[in-house]
This record gives sequence, C-alpha cells and structure tokens, in this order.
Amino acid sequence: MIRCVSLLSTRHPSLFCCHISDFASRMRLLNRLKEDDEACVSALQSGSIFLFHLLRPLVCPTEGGGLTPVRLSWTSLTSVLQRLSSDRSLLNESVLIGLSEQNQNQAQFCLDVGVLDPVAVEAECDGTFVDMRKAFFLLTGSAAPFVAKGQALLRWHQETKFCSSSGRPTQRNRAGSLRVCGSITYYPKMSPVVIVLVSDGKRCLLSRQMSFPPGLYSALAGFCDMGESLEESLRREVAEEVGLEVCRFSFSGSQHWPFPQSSFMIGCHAHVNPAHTELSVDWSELEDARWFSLEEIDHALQVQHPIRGEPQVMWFPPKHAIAHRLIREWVELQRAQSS
Ligand SMILES: NC(=O)c1ccc[n+]([C@@H]2O[C@H](COP(=O)([O-])OP(=O)(O)OC[C@H]3O[C@@H](n4cnc5c(N)ncnc54)[C@H](O)[C@@H]3O)[C@@H](O)[C@H]2O)c1
Ligand SMILES: [Mg+2]
Repeated sequence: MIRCVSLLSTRHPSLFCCHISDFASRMRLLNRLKEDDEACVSALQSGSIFLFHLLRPLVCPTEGGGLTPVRLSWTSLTSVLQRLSSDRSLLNESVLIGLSEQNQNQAQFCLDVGVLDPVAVEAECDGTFVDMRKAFFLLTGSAAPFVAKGQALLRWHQETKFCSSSGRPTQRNRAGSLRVCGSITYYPKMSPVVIVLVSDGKRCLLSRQMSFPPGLYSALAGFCDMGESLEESLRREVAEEVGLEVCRFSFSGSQHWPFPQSSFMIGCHAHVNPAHTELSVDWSELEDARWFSLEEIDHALQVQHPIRGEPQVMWFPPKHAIAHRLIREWVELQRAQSS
C-alpha cells in the first residue's frame, strides 16, 4: 500500500511529505529511533519488551507444541520490577530490536534481567528461561530470527562494555545500536560464514562434525577469512574440508545464525566436475563426508526429529536453517531436470 507519510519533518525537511510504502516508512522510523535518543525513550514506553536471563530467552509453550517468546509492555514490566524490588533504571539497558509489522510499527526491545532471580521473574511473567540452543528450533513463526537478533545484540553489549583501545567503559546510545569511547565507535558485528551444497550433477555432498547430534548431516560450512571474497572463501572451504575444486557456484540466500555467537550465513550451491569427485576428507574438521543420491536425500527429508538410540538414521537441520533450504532446492532441481 502506498500512502502519504509525514516524516518527522523538522529533522529532515527534504523528506517533508512524499509517497512511500509502509515498509519504507517503517525502515525510516527504525533508523530515526537509532539516531534520536528521545524518540527511542518514548518508543520504549509504548513498545513491547522481550526478556532474557543471562542470554536465555523467556518463552512459553504454544498449543502446537512449539514455543513463543514472552513479551511485556513497559507498564507491566515496570510493575514486575517494582514487585521484585528492582531498580527501574534496569529498563535503560533495553536494546531496540525492530518494529512490529503486524502491530502498527510498535517498537520491540530486548532486555537481559541477569541481575534478577530468574525463578522470581519466571513466576511473575508466566514463562521459562530456556537455553537458546533448545529454544531456537521450537520458536514458531517469525519469532526465531527476532529472538536470535535480540540475543545477539545483548551478547554484543555484554562483550563491548570496555574500549579495547583505552580500557575505559564505553557508552551506548539509547537504542543500543552502537557504543562509543571518545572518537571510537563500536557497532554490532557478525562473522560471515559461507555454507555450500556441493553437487556433481547427480549426487550432493553432505558432512557431519564430531559435535553434531547423532545422525545429523549438513552442507559444508566455514568462516570467511579476512580479505576474502565470497567465491574465494567458498573455493577454499570446499578444498580444505573435502579436497575438491569447485568449478561454478550460485548464490541462494542468507540468514543470521545465532550459533556459535553471531554468524551471517551466505548460502550457495556449487558444482564440481563429475570426473573428479573423489573425496579427501580433513578428519580434524569432519567426522564424515559423503555423496548422497536423490533417493537417500528424499528419505532423510521425511525424518522430522532425531530418533534417540538410532544414530544410523540420517536427518537434516530443521526448516529455518539455511542448510535445509539448500537441500530442498537441490531436490527440486534434480526433479525438474529428470522430468
Ligand atoms: N544455518 C545453517 O544451516 C548451518 C549449517 C551448518 C553450519 N552452520 C554454522 O556455520 C558455522 C561455521 O561452520 P564450521 O564450524 O564448519 O566453520 P569452519 O569450517 O570455519 O571451522 C570452525 C573453526 O574455524 C575457526 N574460525 C575462524 N574464524 C572464526 C570465527 N569468526 N568464529 C569462530 N570460529 C572461527 C575456529 O578455529 C573454528 O573452530 C558453525 O558455527 C555453524 O553453527 C549453520
Ligand atoms: Mg566447516
């Protein structure tokens, strides 16, 4: 929908009144909240706040067996803090995550209440603090990326409290989108990771690391090195981990990934020459790497959850992992090519 939006004209006279979409208007408002501390404080007072305790999100069960994050209004959180005899200034630690598309651009914040007794907060707020590794795959709808972003921002603030140059405490802006020490500004950071589904035209290559749960196989992945392009990282990772040379690749999509800290996953498909498919696996990185046929992949896609005590059963990362998307795309391509 296109509509006329007055864009807080005193600060941006050139943007006084123009036709922009709801999305564009939301993005501009979000940007303004990052820059304008006063506007951010009033957005917090009418916004909703997701709670974390030492980076564990507060969640409650849904009817379908999933989890949903607990969100509180500023007023109800203020009352909770009062009942727990906590200083209201804790709210100043809230970090802006985004604006709700469904709820008229309502601002969404996250707050780590690690200084409070978690059991008391859980009782007050009807939720449970759950480890992110357990919560992430059970969070429903668009909640998973949102909660992951909140946790990543809170972690970044905890790790950037002091300037690595002067050793002095850094100061944050109201939105929590940056921290400063004198002339140095710190911004939240992510580590780029290339994740690649390699194919020889008929089969695809999957691997598992020692740390994976039994039976889980995924696409090859690796952190990009400083100074590398995406294609250089991709070629290096495939060569390092399985000793193959990629001849061409295509980009599929990307996602923020909360593990191990905050990664930016760049998902690609890659091809190797079908005449050169013999693997030379780096056993220090991988526990297994193998070529799989379409039938084997199809079969594993039917497995919804890891089956305890049956490590032989192969399964894949769940739907909201980019590895899952790459595998599904490969299956669709194989089907299209054979029909
Ligand atoms: N979203 C998905 O579908 C999906 C699927 C598979 C893997 N992943 C993620 O991809 C990430 C990278 O895969 P990998 O473990 O095979 O990487 P990798 O092959 O680069 O090996 C990991 C090693 O790289 C080194 N390293 C270099 N830069 C690093 C950095 N910035 N942060 C941490 N370690 C760094 C460390 O020594 C680490 O042990 C994993 O953390 C995993 O969570 C996501
Ligand atoms: Mg790897």
